[in-house]
Amino acid sequence: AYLRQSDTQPAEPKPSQTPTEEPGLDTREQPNNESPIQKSNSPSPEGTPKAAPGDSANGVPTFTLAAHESSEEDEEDNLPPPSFPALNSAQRASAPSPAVSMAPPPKPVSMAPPARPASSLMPPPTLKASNLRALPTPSPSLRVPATGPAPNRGPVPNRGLPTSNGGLMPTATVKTPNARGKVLLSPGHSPLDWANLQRSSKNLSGVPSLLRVTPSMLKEHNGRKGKPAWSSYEGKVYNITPYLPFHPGGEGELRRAAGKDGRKLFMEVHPWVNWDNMLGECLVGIMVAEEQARPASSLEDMD
Ligand code: HEM
Repeated sequence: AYLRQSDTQPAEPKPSQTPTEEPGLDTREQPNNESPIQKSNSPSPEGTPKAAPGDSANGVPTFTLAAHESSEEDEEDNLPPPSFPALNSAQRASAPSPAVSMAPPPKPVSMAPPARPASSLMPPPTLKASNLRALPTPSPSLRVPATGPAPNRGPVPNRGLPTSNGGLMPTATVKTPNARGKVLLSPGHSPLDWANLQRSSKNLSGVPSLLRVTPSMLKEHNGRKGKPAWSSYEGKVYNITPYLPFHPGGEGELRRAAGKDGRKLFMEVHPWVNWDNMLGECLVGIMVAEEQARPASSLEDMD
């Protein structure tokens, strides 16, 4: 067999994958036809047409690439034909033909597993018992005393005043409205309310027309002592006074930018917010140098 193997190797590589219709192959494969699965799983060594029909006993392994593959095939060839059901089973004995006998076997076999779940239900109770035993240990206060008077059902001494939820949850959560520092806006001051206000024709800028705003003017409008709060963002000056109660971060935070350039503070907190969209109707004017200050009318004349 090895001699022939070496002889046929050069001709093997790719042609061996396809020639299933070779006449020599069919005759040689007859012994294995009982199990098509085995055939498909084998490395298809039977590709070369050189095998002679008479070589069926030794011929199959001779066309494999390696010796270990041929030995595997030898094993497969030596295996008894797959018998399902078993050769001595009642199904095979009673079945008139192999085709019919193939169907019933799974059922008798599949009837066995249902018995297992019944027996496999036994372990869970033991697991449950262990779980139940473990629970009381982390919370000793829940343990019912084995002796002595009946336990008092009143408030637990170390928990302070009784709460509406029975003291099971901490009550300090009300301190922080949310994790990101947003505040609870008063009714009528939601983002949607602000959007509606911006769409209205109200003058939110507080000035009759756009201004040239000098740094000193900006500093003066800091929101204190009844003065409006202005803030500049990249050269544009907005009157943030009407937006103060609408600001999701709170009035106090927004006031930090009053009377100055608020861009840095703004970008530190929420760079994703478009301030021009939010405050477009609050536009007061543009920043100019001190010496460039002009009357309000002159700015509009330029446009
Ligand atoms: C005038 C310009 C500003 C506008 C239009 C504005 C607008 C907004 C908006 C729309 C939100 C909600 C953001 C969200 O839900 O994702 C917000 C949240 C917030 N803003 Fe402002 N804001 C301005 C200026 C500022 C300034 C100057 C500060 C701080 C100095 C500030 C601090 C905050 C904080 C702490 C929050 C809550 C936390 C957060 O949403 O990330 N905002 N602001």
